[in-house]
Amino acid sequence: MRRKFVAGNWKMNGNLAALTELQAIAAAADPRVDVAVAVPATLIHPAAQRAGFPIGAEDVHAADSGAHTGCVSASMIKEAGAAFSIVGHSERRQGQKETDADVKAKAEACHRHGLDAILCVGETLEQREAGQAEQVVTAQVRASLPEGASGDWLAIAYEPIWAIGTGEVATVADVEAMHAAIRGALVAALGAEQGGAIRLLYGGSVTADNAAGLLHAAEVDGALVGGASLTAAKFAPIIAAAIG
Ligand SMILES: O=C(CO)COP(=O)(O)O
Repeated sequence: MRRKFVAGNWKMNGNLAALTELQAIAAAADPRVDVAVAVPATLIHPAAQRAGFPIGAEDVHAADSGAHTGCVSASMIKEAGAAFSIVGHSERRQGQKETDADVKAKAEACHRHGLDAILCVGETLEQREAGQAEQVVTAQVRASLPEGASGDWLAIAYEPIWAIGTGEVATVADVEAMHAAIRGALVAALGAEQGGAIRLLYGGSVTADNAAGLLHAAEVDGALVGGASLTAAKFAPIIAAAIG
């Protein structure tokens, strides 16, 4: 039985003052749900000291160290107090031209340094309208799946790009169909036991209003929440929706 997992992604938002929200989120946490929040790199250390639940990064560099000005390695993220990192978010795949191979290497860097990883995949609106969504996303899963992939440290977040920050949420039926396809790809790659143990999160305009339906859909083990993770008032009801 996979435990529900509700993760926040603050993206390039937040500051020291906003960390009080993490304490309020901690107060809403429930032993039946795993809760985690990824924050900007500068906030990891103070957030990890205050949150009382796992804090993560939003990206890591694939290399352990070296001449990569402006980048941060998985070991640095770990030392700052992070427990996990997001890798392969579509905002980085698009904005920083990250490829599946880059994402795979970043997930492997996380694992090398004892960080869990949330690996993101998702299709564009054009790809969905062309009937290619499942093909595109399962190809991303296969090509970005790290060596040693296991439910002990890896989760996959399906985030349709057209649903991110738009208020346009995917239907439960579309999410179930995509998660079933991703599960199939994982089982084919890793076998039934390992492939069946990796948690699948949905992300894209998740709010308190739509969370219950999404979080209890078939093959949905949790959510990756952007805008609605920035305040406890919006995030706590999503955590509550994951229970029961
Ligand atoms: O990109 C997301 C989480 O990683 C989703 O963002 P929103 O919840 O703001 O749509």
